[in-house]
Formats: sequence, C-alpha cells, structure tokens
Amino acid sequence: MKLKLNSEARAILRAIKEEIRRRTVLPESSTLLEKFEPTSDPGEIRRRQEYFREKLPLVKEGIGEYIARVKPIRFRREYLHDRVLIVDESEFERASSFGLCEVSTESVDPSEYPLVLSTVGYGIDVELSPAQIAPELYVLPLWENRETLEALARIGESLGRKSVAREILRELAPLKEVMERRRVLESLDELVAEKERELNEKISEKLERFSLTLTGKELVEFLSELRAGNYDAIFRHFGGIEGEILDLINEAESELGERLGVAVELFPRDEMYPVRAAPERVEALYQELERELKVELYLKSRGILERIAHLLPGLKKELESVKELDFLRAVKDFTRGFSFPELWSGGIAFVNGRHLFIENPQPVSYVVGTKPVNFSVPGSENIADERVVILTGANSGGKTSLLELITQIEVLFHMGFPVPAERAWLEPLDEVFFFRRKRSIYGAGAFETALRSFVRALRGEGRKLILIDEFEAITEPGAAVKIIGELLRIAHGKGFYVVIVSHLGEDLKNELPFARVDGIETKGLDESLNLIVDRQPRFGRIGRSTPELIVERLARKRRGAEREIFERILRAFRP
Ligand SMILES: Nc1ncnc2c1ncn2[C@@H]1O[C@H](COP(=O)(O)OP(=O)(O)OP(=O)(O)O)[C@@H](O)[C@H]1O
Repeated sequence: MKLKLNSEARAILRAIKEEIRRRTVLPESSTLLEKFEPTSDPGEIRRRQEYFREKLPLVKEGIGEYIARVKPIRFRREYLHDRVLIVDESEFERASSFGLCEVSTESVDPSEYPLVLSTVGYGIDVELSPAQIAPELYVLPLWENRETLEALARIGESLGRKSVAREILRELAPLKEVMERRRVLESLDELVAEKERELNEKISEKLERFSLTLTGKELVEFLSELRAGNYDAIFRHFGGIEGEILDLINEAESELGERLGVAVELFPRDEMYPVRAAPERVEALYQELERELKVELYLKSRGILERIAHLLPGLKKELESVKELDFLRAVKDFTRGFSFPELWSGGIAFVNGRHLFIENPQPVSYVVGTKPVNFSVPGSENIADERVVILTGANSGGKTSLLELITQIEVLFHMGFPVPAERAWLEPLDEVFFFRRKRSIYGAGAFETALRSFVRALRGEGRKLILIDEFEAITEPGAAVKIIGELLRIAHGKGFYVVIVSHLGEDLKNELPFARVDGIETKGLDESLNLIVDRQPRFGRIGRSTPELIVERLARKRRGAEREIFERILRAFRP
C-alpha cells in the first residue's frame, strides 16, 4: 500500500529524492530509489529499516572516488574478419552458428588471413567454442576497463571482501607487452616519417660540413684530378662520405627495429639524399607485424581467458553491487546524524528534529497524539493525547518550517529511511496532507479552492495527518473561526491528526475543548534590540505576540515625547 501524499507533500518527497540523487555518482544508481516509495505497510517499513541498518554501516569513507571510476564493461559479439576457422563437415553448422568468423571445410590460402584456426589440424588447434575462437572478445574489454577493475578491487577491499577484479587484473598483466607493441604499430607511419626526418637532418649536416672541408688546397687538387680524368680518386674522396651516410641509415633502421621488435630495411641505398622510406616496404612491414601481433594477441588472450573464465560471473555481480553501494553511500551521506524512528500507534513524536533545508536549524521537539513515555521534553508534562493542535505564535517564528519538518520526517519514515531527529516515534499512516499558505492569492477563488481541498482531505476514513498553514488569511477572521472550528470537529471525530497554524488561537481554544494550542514565542530583545525567537513551541500555551515586543523595542529606541507615547502603549499590554 502506497502512502498517499497531496501535491505539496509530494513536492517534499521530490526534494528529498533529489537530495539523494545528487549525492550518487553513477547515473543509474538513483533508479534504486524507486524501491523506496513511501509505503503505509508497517512490515515493509520495518524491512527497509532492517536493510539500511545492516547495509549503511558497511559503506566506508572515501569510497565515492572509486565508485565514480566504475564504468559498465560490455562484452560484444563481433564478426572477426582477421581469422578463418577450418572444421570438419560435421561441425560446420555449429561453427557457423557462432557468427564469429569465416568458417570453411577446406584449407585456405593462409596469406588471406592472419589467423588460421582449425579443429582438424590446419593451423592453430582449437576446440569448437567461442572462448577458443575469439578469446579477444572477452579479454580486450577487460583490458580496456582496467581502471574499472582497479576501482572494483579497491571497493571490494574496503568491504573486506576478496574481489575477483583483483585476480583478473593480475591475469591480464602479460598482455601489457603485446598491447604496447600494438600501439607502436598503430603509429608506424609517423614513426617512420619521424626517423626519415631525423636521418635527413643528420645527412644534410654531414654534407654541409663535407662541402665546407672542400675548400682551398683540396679544391685545387680536386680540379686537377678532374682535368686529368682521374675519376677513381674523385670517387674515393666521395666514397668516404657515402660510407658515413650508409652508417647513418643503418643506425636509423636498427633503432626502428628495436622499437618494433623485428629487423627492418626501409630506406633504399641507391638514391642517397634526401632519403625516402619505400612505401611498399613500410606497408609490407606493417602487414608482417600485424600478422605477428594478431597471433600473439590471440594466443595470450586464449591463455588468459582459460584462467579467468570462471571469475566472470563474480565480476558481473560485483559490477551490479556497485550501483547499490553508490545508492547506499548517497543515503548514508544524506542521513548523517539521523536516527531510525520507532514504529508505534500513537501519532507523531520526535525529539530534536532538524529541518532538512534550513542551515544550522534550532532543533525542535514535537508531539501530536499520544505522548511516548520517553518523550521528556520540558514543558510537555501536561500534554494530554490531543490529536488536533493549533499552532500559534510570532511572525517568522518558524510555524511553516515546523509543518515542513513534520512532513519531511513523515515522508522519510514511510520510505523506510532514518529521520532527522534524535529520536522519533511514528505511526504508519495512509495519507499525509500538507496545505501551504497561499501568500499572494486573495479573494473568493483562492478561498473556494482551499476549502475544497480541506474537505477532500477530511472525506473518507483512514489514518491521516493533515497539516494546514494559516487559512484565515484568505477569509475574514470571524468566518475563519466558524469554518476552522467545524473542520477540526470533523477531523477530531474521525481520529485524524491535525496541526493547523492560526493566529486565532484564543477563539479556537474556546470553541474546541479537544484541541491543544501551542505557541512559538519571541523570548525578548537582544542587546541590539533584535527579536530573539525560540523555535521550540510551548505546549498548551498561546504564543506571546510580536507586536508587544515591537512596541517595547520602539519605546527603548526613541526619545522624549515619542518615547512616552510608546511606553503608554506598552503599559496597555501589561495591565
Ligand atoms: N528551527 C529553526 N531554526 C532556525 N531557523 C528557523 C527555524 N525555523 C524557522 N527558521 C527560520 O525562520 C524564518 C521564518 O520561518 P517560517 O516562515 O517558518 O515562520 P512562520 O512562523 O511560518 O512565519 P509567518 O509569520 O510568515 O507565517 C525562516 O527564515 C526560517 O528559515
């Protein structure tokens, strides 16, 4: 059974949910809030309280940082064009049904596929299973989500659990070297271009220096050799530089080879400067390396998968539970300092309740209905079991805020959450109504609407709490006393719980002997003559009105003739 809320009470439910939602770090976690819609069922409230009592203490500080790093890990079934699977006729149908790669019953030209797998001895031997045919589809998503695995491992450790993520990470480690080479391969073109540029720079430096040395005496010699047709001597002269350039090329190639893990020969020796890597050789090198890496990645992945396959179901569970943990962390953060209310059937009572949206609120204790034995709030000694309360008191004293606080506590209680109070005793209800004061709308329209809403709230039976903020503002005081009086009589007759804010405490008290009148009081003036409000209502007492204190303030601030007049008015308050 859902707890029914009218629209203004529902707005408070929405604000509470938003507080929790904004504390979650994963987008999907707040969907768990759907399981905590306010309920009227005491058994369900108890179960939820049990759940939070058990789970909230498990959430450790600082865990949010790791939760934020958890991303979903998706294993996708893909068709791999880099491999062919050669099988026996009898296996063909099953092998094709995997939809993982080309399947054939005959041997194929191995140059067409970097990877040739077979159940009949043509290439790498495999069994007929997706894990053996395409282990990369399992292992690569895990590799790419190492950060998620690391976060899961940390989260597991914070819960004192052994995490399978840690084990998977350990098994993935040998992949590092292959992946590094893959990365290098992906940038082969840039790598070669870079080397080429470096090499040409060095050669050009050498040539420049060489031409500089060819001055003076050498030049004269050189020209005379030329004139004599003595080409051998000239070539010998140039041969020295040619050898040096060849050395530079060899050096560049061996450096590249080291990075790539194979011997390479990319630069032609015949056209010396500027040197250009032959595109067909770069392409061939790429093909060769790619093929090698594919085989290596396949074999490594297969080995890893054999060792971690049994851990994957556990990993899935760990990922699921992070959502819950994120939700619990948000709840724990939001409900810091709250307490679990006791279920009882006497009404509403709480000690030192703290308004959710007022900063540093003064804690307020309150009771509507039966006073619990342990409710030992000063001034509450003479409370009977009144279910109908009229709340009076100073302007800006905190009357509206108290109605809000009661609604907040009720909503949280029915959600199964702890509530913002030191202690609370709450009865599971069927309906909660909160009617805010309509500040700006006057006239018959507003009056009619408000009256109709109240009557709707009073209709029918059930366990109801009705909170009404100052209704008389939209009608005349005389009429208000009659209307409120009658409404409260009906509520009383049906055993509903009601708190109504009104300045007509005195009149209503006379009309309604069953109702309690409470008052929020201004305690007096501070040194700077500001009003000091005590947010804690006095039980069974009409609030001392503010006008009196304002007169006193003026009497103390003014001088001379004005002061005398103010003092005279003040005396009228104190016969
Ligand atoms: N328990 C509290 N602790 C601290 N500040 C409070 C508390 N309750 C109310 N206030 C502050 O007092 C101011 C007035 O509160 P509120 O509007 O509830 O008073 P009110 O009695 O309903 O006023 P009005 O006379 O306008 O109906 C608000 O700024 C509110 O934040």
